[in-house]
Amino acid sequence: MAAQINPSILSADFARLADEAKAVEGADWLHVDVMDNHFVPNLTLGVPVVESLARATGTPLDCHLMIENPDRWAPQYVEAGASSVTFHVEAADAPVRLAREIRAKGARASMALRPATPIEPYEDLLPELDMLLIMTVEPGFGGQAFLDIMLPKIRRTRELITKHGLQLWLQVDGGVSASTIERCAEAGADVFVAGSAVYGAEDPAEAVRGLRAQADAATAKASWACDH
Ligand SMILES: O=C(CO)[C@@H](O)[C@H](O)COP(=O)(O)O
Ligand SMILES: [Co+2]
Repeated sequence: MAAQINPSILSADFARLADEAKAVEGADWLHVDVMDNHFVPNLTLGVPVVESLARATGTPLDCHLMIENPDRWAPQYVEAGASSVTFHVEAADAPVRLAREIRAKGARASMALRPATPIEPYEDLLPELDMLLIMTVEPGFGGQAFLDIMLPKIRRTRELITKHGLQLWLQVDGGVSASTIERCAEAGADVFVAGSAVYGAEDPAEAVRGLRAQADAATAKASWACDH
């Protein structure tokens, strides 16, 4: 699979969301960070804005819920038009039930891990998911520095995906840029969220193409991708 680049609308101008979504047409997904000021110390947008964005763009929406009680709210984001919904395992009461509900409603189900949350306790849950998100910054804000210490977790997760023969996508989010994306791809990521690296660029669509080319080149050389 070619590397997928998901620009994060968090780094866009919130007064011009429809135009900002159009500025990255050609991206694989549009990443929408939902923050509730409880799970993380920041507040962004909710269901009505996702509904409007879904109408405004043909790019599928990848909703990253950084909220308490995702068991209650995540299904509403599917109804609002999200094609992929990510909940944080640290916040979910019943991650398996929630993943099944998201899938049953017709979206891809994805689970996120904060930097301090290990993957190993969740190995048995992986077949229930369409994507796993490894945070490469503490969630809450765009523009933070990439945490290199997450690379071993990306590698170990890729090994688990290979071991179980899963089709699961492995997403990284936080500090992904031209200077860090190759390390992420080499370690095993195949879906890349980029906020400031895309919306901070003079030409966001060109930034998406550049990141994708870098990730594809690094993946082609990576041992995890050559093995199968
Ligand atoms: O979920 C988050 C932050 O919590 C991200 O999606 C950020 O929006 C990524 O922004 P950059 O680190 O790429 O600037
Ligand atoms: Co995010």
